[in-house]
Amino acid sequence: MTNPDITEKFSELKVSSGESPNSLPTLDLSKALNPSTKGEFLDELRDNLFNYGFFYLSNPPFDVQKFKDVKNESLKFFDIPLEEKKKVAMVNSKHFLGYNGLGDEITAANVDWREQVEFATELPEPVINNDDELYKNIEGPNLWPSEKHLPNFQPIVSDYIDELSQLARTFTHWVEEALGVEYGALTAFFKEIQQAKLKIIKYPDLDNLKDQVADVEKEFKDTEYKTKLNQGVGEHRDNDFLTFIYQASHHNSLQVKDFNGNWIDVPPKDNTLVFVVGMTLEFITQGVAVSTVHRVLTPVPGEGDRLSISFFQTINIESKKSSIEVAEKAKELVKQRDAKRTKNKIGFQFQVDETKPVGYSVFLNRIKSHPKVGERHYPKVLKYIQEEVAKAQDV
Ligand SMILES: O=C(O)CCC(=O)C(=O)O
Ligand SMILES: [Fe+2]
Repeated sequence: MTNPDITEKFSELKVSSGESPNSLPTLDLSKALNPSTKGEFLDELRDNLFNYGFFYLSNPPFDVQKFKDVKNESLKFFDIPLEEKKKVAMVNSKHFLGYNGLGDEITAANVDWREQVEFATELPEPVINNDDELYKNIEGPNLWPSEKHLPNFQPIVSDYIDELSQLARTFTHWVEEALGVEYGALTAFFKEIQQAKLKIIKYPDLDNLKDQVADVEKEFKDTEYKTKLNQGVGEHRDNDFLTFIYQASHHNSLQVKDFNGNWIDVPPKDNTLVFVVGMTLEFITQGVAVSTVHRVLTPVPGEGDRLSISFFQTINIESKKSSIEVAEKAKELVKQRDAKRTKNKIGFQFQVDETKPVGYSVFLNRIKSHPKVGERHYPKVLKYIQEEVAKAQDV
């Protein structure tokens, strides 16, 4: 059931002209916690979910010391000896968790020039009964770096994941209110303990990359993948439900594409998260919340390495593709908006298949991004993926 007043609210909403704003809007989360400003907050939220799907959130409802702590631990992680990082290498994890060095990840058929380590809500090893259930491996236990080198890392990173998971749930309720759907219509896609992932990413600047480029380029020389040095991460939409990016260094490297196909800079702001609508949220809301293409450029020489700490909220992987009921007026506006949008050609991504649990397409996309993990743990699935990607490139 949608709320009847919402038709009026959607009627007040302006469909963006598609022209790029000079900077992305900032929503002040403290306004959502104050009854006298909550209505205004919800109007801004509705507008920005619909017109951008990518904006800043200031004044998060937790101690901002948590940003400093997770940043310090992240910097320390990249400084531990390489052999320690290799002990938690993602190729050792069939759950796509752990460390990836330069050249281990591919986006839009190009190598991403970044180093990263991924953690998730701590979950037990899944029970897999047959090959159709292999996708359940996108959840599972973490590979933590040694306590000897990083005694505070696990508690601080786990605490940050918990804090942002709480924020994701609260924020999702605000999204429900902004769209005028029943309380719990969206959080119904979360399990009681719902997996979230944290990706700690270092983008070396072009100077620092120099010594490492030759080896990576050699590795990809005879493959279908390209190695453009300015690609920190190639253009993509986020697969999951929502993303909160904490840009933990001074670099102006993150960019988002507006509806006309122009890039808008998203420079870091202190104690402020960047919120991103994922493709899952876009699908569930029938396109009312829009998922937007973005990328990261390699920092220019002398700028130093960029640090980003990105939180991704996932949904129940066993649920089937389904969407919530939204106001008719909202659906009308989606059509108007999408007619104006430049169709973005980004690299092939697997879409949700109605006949399969939602985790299945996430699993395929994970292997596509991490072919080395695929080779080690899922060679048959990797072969299938490569055939599908080749077919998609032919059309
Ligand atoms: O590095 C960032 O700030 C964003 C990274 C990103 O878009 C992603 O990993 O999906
Ligand atoms: Fe992203």
